[in-house]
Amino acid sequence: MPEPDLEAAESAARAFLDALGVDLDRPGLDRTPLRMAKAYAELFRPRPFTMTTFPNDENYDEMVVARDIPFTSVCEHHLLPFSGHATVGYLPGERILGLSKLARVVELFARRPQVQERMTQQVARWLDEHLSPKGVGVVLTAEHTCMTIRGVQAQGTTTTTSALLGRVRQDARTRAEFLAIAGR
Ligand SMILES: Nc1nc2c(ncn2[C@@H]2O[C@H](COP(=O)(O)OP(=O)(O)OP(=O)(O)O)[C@@H](O)[C@H]2O)c(=O)[nH]1
Ligand SMILES: [Zn+2]
Repeated sequence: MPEPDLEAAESAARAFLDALGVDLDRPGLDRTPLRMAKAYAELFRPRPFTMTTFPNDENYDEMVVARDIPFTSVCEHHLLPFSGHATVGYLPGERILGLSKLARVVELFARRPQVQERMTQQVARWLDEHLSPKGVGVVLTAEHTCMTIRGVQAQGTTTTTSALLGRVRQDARTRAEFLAIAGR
C-alpha cells in the first residue's frame, strides 16, 4: 500500500471544506484540513501484522470463536463511519491461529472504504485461504452513521451480516453452535 500524500490530502480537504462554506480562518480550524487528512489516512490504513499459526498438536476439533471484536470501518458511499462488533470463529484443521490475529484480520478489512457485506465475506475468505480450517464463521453487527445521523436518520438501527464456510455452513450442529455463540 503506497504512503498517503498528506500534503495533497490536506489541500484537497481545505478546498472541500471551503467549498462547503466552512470558515477555516476561525481560530481552532486552521489545522483542521491536516487533521482531517490524517484521520482519513488512519481509517484507510490497517496496522501491519504477521500471521502466526501453530500446529494443532492436541487435535483440537471444536470451534475457536472470538466474540465482540470491536471495529470501525467507513462506508464507501458517503465515507461516514460504520462501527460495531465482529464475532469470528473457525473449526481448526492442521493448524491453529494466534488468537489476536482474528481481531487483526477484522481490522485489515475494516480500514478501507467498505460495504459491510463485502467485509464479512473478506474476513471469512482470508481465514479460509490462510489457515485452511475445516470451517469459518463470521458475524458482523454495526451501526452505519450514514443511515443514523443523516439521510433516513434511523437512529439506533443496527445491521447484521454473516458469512459461513465449510462445515460451519454445511454441518447443522456446527452451524447452530456457532450462531448460538454469535448470539443469533
Ligand atoms: N448494502 C449496503 N449498503 C450500504 C452500506 N453502507 C451504506 N449503505 C447504503 O448505500 C446506499 C447508497 O444509496 P444512494 O441512494 O446512492 O445514496 P443516498 O442518496 O445518500 O441515500 P440515502 O442514504 O437513502 O439518503 C444507502 O442506502 C446506504 O444506506 C453497506 O455496508 N451495505
Ligand atoms: Zn453510507
